[in-house]
Amino acid sequence: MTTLLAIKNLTVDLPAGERMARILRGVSLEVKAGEILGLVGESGSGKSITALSVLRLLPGGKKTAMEGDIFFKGQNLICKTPQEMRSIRGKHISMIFQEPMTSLNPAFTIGKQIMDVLLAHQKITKKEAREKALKMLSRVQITDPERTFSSYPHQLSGGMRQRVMIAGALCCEPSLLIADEPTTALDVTIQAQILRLMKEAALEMGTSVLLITHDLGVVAQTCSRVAVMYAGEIVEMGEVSQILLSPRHPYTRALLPTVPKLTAGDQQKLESIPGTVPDAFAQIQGCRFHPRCALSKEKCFKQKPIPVNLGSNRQVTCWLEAPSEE
Ligand SMILES: Nc1ncnc2c1ncn2[C@@H]1O[C@H](COP(=O)(O)OP(=O)(O)OP(=O)(O)O)[C@@H](O)[C@H]1O
Repeated sequence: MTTLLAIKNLTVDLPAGERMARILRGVSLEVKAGEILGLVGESGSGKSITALSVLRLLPGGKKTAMEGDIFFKGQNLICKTPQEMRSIRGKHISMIFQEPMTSLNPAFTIGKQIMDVLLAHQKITKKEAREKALKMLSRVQITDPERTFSSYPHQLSGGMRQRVMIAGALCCEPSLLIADEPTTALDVTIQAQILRLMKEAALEMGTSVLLITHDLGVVAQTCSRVAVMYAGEIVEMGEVSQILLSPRHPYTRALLPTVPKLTAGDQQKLESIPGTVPDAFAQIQGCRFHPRCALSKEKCFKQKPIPVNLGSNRQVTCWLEAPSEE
């Protein structure tokens, strides 16, 4: 499989009051053409900031500092001008968020909003844009596309709004869709439907997906590979089946009991990992997970671990997995 997106050694510092907070610490990951890669980790680990870096939509204005490379179809997005990025966003890379109401304009109909995306990026007539928008609405299994086309966002349920967002995000047939917690606000049954249709529509259109979630259950249902993020770093990466069946990083192992069993319904409480993700100012020597790790040894709080390649595209950043140096 060819590589569509390659983030290499990405470091991001955001202004926080008078200080700068280091949010990403050398993130490297790849999304291959036609795959769905899950990016998973607890709240505050840096998943959304990774996504916003790709779109070059980081908060913080001119003070924000970004280092590293983000290759998309071989071109480094870090070097693109704001104008070039505007033509990439929506057309080649699109994004959907947890709460569609933050992206949908309440003053315009769904149809107008999808048509506007199409007309901004494609050389087509209004009539063609209307036909395409209606086709996309039926592609995301909306049974009465005409009615939804003329509806305003507040007239739709949460699940319908998320379908509309997927239709809008995929209407220009982008190469990459970034979906940031797209189903977290929905109940469990609707969540499964939306994930399924997003996956089917994306794969059918040849769109790769970077799916951001804190939920390994969602990863299990949807993704082919997964990258596990902790405190601004990728700690483990590999095929979903490998990672879920035999996680190697103690953080991934700790996350696994948090996978909700779908049979238990939505009443099941998530277990939590003792401790919290360190804040971006925390000066932690060695591995950033060691204060919460039950297996840490002396080296873990002295030296930063380096990624270990375990073969079959699998990688883990943990001293416990490093070849013995003795
Ligand atoms: N605008 C901002 N200015 C300063 N710091 C920010 C800003 N946005 C996010 N952060 C910080 O960056 C870190 C990573 O946030 P991010 O939203 O990427 O985490 P996440 O893994 O996506 O979590 P969640 O699932 O809660 O969205 C957090 O410590 C957060 O406080």
